[in-house]
Amino acid sequence: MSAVKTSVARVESVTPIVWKGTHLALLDQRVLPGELCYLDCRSAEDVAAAIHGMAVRGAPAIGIAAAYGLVLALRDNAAAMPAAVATLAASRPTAVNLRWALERMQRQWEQHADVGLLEAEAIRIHQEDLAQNLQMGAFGAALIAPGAQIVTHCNTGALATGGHGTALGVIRTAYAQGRVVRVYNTETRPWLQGARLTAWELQQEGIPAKLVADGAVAHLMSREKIDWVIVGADRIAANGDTANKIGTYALAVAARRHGVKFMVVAPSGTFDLHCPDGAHIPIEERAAAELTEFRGAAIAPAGFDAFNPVFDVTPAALIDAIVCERGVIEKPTRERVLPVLS
Ligand SMILES: CSC[C@H]1O[C@H](OP(=O)(O)O)[C@H](O)[C@@H]1O
Repeated sequence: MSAVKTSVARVESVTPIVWKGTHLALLDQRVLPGELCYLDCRSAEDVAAAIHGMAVRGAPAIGIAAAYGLVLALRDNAAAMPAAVATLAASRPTAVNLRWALERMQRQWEQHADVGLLEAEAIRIHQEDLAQNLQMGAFGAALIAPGAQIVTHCNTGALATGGHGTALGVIRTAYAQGRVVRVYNTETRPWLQGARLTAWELQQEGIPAKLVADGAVAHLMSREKIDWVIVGADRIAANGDTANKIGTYALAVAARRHGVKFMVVAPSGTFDLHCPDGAHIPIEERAAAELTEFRGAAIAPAGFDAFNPVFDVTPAALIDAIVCERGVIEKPTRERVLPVLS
């Protein structure tokens, strides 16, 4: 894997995932917004390292990158599918889009065993994601009455997907329709996807926004009229329980306390109907150093331990609507999820 750095450009001209035919160029999101650096991935191992290392992140983006990772593997070795799937599947455990994309690519290979058709399937997954996000943007924006103030968490925009975004895609569409007055986006410790990535996307689009500390949102809700909390998802169980970036559950509790509506936005590839409820969703825990240090500089005393789960589960009972490209599921339950997603 090699790195290619250029000057920082407007987000519209920046695509986080670029299939070059000979290799995959991934925008290194660890150094945004200060640097624009693409990592050239030439194997499934390179792509898996970029996913695990958070160079590429966001549930849909992870699935798209993994699909191209399989093309890189099979192009070099027609017998590489099992090992390449295992390497990519192990890169991060929570976002089910990764498994969904790998399984779709495996089905393609079982049917045709043709690298050209496998490449075309990866490109379709990428293009379909953008189309799904635009559809979800329309569905979600229609739920937002004009004059809305919105809280959003983590990064769910063009940087986390095939374009436009999921939750941030709804915000983009709603703003374009004149429905959004202001966005409050959380910092999203410890990787600061909100402070670094969502703030950059919102600024590039000229959407009025203010950054808030993760711990400040309940206070904000007690002082300001917030209409919606709108978030993405990494895995949605059959009953609507939703795994998303750590801190989402606390936002849902605060939202319910303050009469703020709670929307989850995710494509159908984020639903795991084999998973009956949130208790069965694997929650990724990452290194203590991601909390006790910042960019290599110590924050906590040397040797201090940390508990660093990077996702949590919001019970369906705290969710007012789940928006996917097939429609809106109001007050999600198993009985309401299955007819839409099966
Ligand atoms: C549309 S992105 C979905 C989801 O992915 C993010 O997690 P990470 O940045 O760790 O990959 C976050 O949970 C987003 O809501």
